Amino acid sequence: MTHGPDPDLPAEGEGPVPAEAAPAAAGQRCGLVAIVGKPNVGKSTLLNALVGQKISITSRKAQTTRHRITGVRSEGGTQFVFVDTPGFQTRHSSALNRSLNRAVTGVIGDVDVVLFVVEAGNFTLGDAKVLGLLKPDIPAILVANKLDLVHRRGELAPWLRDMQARHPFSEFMPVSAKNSKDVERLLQVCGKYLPEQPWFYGEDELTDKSERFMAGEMIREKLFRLTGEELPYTSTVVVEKFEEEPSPKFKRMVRIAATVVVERDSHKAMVIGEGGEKLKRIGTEARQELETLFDAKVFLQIFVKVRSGWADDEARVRSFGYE
Ligand SMILES: Nc1nc2c(ncn2[C@@H]2O[C@H](COP(=O)(O)OP(=O)(O)OP(=O)(O)O)[C@@H](O)[C@H]2O)c(=O)[nH]1
Repeated sequence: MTHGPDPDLPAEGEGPVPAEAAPAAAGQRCGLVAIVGKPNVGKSTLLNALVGQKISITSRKAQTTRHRITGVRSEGGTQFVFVDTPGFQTRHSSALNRSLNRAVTGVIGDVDVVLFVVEAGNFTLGDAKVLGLLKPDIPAILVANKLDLVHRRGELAPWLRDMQARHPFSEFMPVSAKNSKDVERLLQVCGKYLPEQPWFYGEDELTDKSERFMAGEMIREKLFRLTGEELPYTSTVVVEKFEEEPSPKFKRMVRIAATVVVERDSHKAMVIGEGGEKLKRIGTEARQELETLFDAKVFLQIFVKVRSGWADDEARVRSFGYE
């Protein structure tokens, strides 16, 4: 199977350096790895650990991963191109969820190996629905995550046998995404399934998402972290402006304007907080991290808008870039 970098993603001047940049040394391996699983099983945590740097967004709140995120890890002769997918939605079927499900199905059919993530010892209807999407001809590794939460390891044996009966998994890997030894072991195993072919990306590239995209993700992470469990996951962040400006004072200066779109006035109040205190904190924390990430002075403005029922509006979902 041969793959190139996704032709849809990079816009002019902000995408990955094309594959030609990497020397095609003999014995190089490279391939696509999809990380799938129901919401909250630890896909983003695992992706971050596998890539070795924070590029995906994790949150205690389920269903925050809406975008397909590709991380790249080059280790020894092998380059892993990771594809994270949105949590597979089963409970609601609004336009937003249909769009998310299409993204998951598309990703799974076109990779070299799938990491099917579940919580060790558990298997629910939500897991079964994601498992049902796996293609029989693509190797799948069962990643039994959150092993640290399993106190009686002996009880895992019958569970593993049960999982074996459910799908012809190529490997069984009980791990904790928070344990670096486990993560390295998983990486090794995963490498065996990648074909011998030249690397797709230059050695230092970690992500093929643009800085504009990263800005939106960062604001979204702060939004969910600082508002806690109260804010519905249908709230989203749209980056309206992302401009680099010349500055006599700073070597790089970036001006960003973003809008947090919520469904109700009460959600707007939650985001703004008393006397604007919550929104200010979201802005400050996001700005500080973006300055480090971009190595630039960042000016960040965040607005909050109420757009009732947007999750049910197919056209609007597309205009926010979730297709
Ligand atoms: N104890 C423990 N917690 C973990 C482990 N891996 C992830 N978590 C926690 O599980 C929660 C969900 O992790 P995420 O990585 O956001 O899960 P996800 O599958 O990407 O979730 P969605 O974005 O909703 O699809 C977070 O609170 C993580 O800290 C693990 O190995 N052990």
